[in-house]
Amino acid sequence: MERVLSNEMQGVEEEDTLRPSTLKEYIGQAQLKENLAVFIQAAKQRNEALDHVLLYGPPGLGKTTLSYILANEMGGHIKTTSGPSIEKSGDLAAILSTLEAGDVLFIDEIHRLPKQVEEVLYPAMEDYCIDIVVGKDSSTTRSIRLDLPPFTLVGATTRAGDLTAPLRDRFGIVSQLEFYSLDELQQIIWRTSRVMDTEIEEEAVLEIALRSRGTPRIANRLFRRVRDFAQVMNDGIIDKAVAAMALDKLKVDHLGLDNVDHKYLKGIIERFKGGPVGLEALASSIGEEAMTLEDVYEPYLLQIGFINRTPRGRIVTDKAYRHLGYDMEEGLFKL
Ligand SMILES: Nc1ncnc2c1ncn2[C@@H]1O[C@H](COP(=O)(O)OP(=O)(O)OP(=O)(O)O)[C@@H](O)[C@H]1O
Ligand SMILES: [Mg+2]
Repeated sequence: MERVLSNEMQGVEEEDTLRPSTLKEYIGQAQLKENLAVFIQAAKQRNEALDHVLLYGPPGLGKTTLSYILANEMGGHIKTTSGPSIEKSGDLAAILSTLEAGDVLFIDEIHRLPKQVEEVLYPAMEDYCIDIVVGKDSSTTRSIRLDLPPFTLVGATTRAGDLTAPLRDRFGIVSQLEFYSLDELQQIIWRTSRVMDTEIEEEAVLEIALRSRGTPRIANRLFRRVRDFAQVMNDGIIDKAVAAMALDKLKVDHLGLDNVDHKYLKGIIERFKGGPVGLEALASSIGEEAMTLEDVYEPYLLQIGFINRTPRGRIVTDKAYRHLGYDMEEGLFKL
């Protein structure tokens, strides 16, 4: 089965066509949008680059999309890269030297920047300059200062806690992206159906939104799969019945939980008596990576109140027991 939550770069081109390009078109994140609109207008009036922006939150909530929008609204270009792909400080210097005034440098997964690269970034962010060390041996090495045009660094991360304090402190704007409401997800699905020129009924929009885990990327992915079923079985029209049937076949339940969520919850319930259990112990017992569980799965389970994090580990709540069909009177025993 295709993992609904997988965070791979597949389907990226199609994702690009779905990206809204202005703040106005960007749905949801109202507070964040309102603030950014002010910061953008102020920076433009002063003829300065927008201050550096750190966006954090679970995958698929629109961090990359927002960084493109920031570049667009500022009238600059965007250069994109990611923490793990910049191995040496020279790689970063090469990218920085291509920037023009007002450009956005987008660094995805910024928490994974190597330490020595990060140190080159500090003066670049603070003073728009970098010091490059040239020369092969100690007698000829010297440092050359390179001035940079005013630019905006937009960093994205799923783990703000993993950022070093000096890096974090150099962002003037630090924003968390939130899960989307049902209403916002419905708007996103309507928009996607228009962009993809597909007929969809209102109830089907709701059905997909309900199972999207508050996440636009998942809403769009589910939409595409439902559209496939509708095309083959329903003359291309997405109604409630075809949507529900397709979503069931994809093994996404009524709250948008997939097989990994189920494995996670059942693992805690059946192997650890409902918890508390440490993340590592749970991960190895169900054969998943601890980091993936923490970054991709847990945020939503926390959001809907299915798990709690305690100092002694994760615990499953009554709500989750009920959703999975466990009988609470009987404690751990299934109906
Ligand atoms: N506010 C929004 N309005 C409409 N569509 C959105 C919005 N946010 C995201 N999307 C859509 O969701 C998809 C995923 O968004 P994006 O790639 O920006 O997520 P991300 O936060 O960068 O995720 P990751 O952390 O996995 O890189 C894109 O196809 C985009 O079109
Ligand atoms: Mg992204």
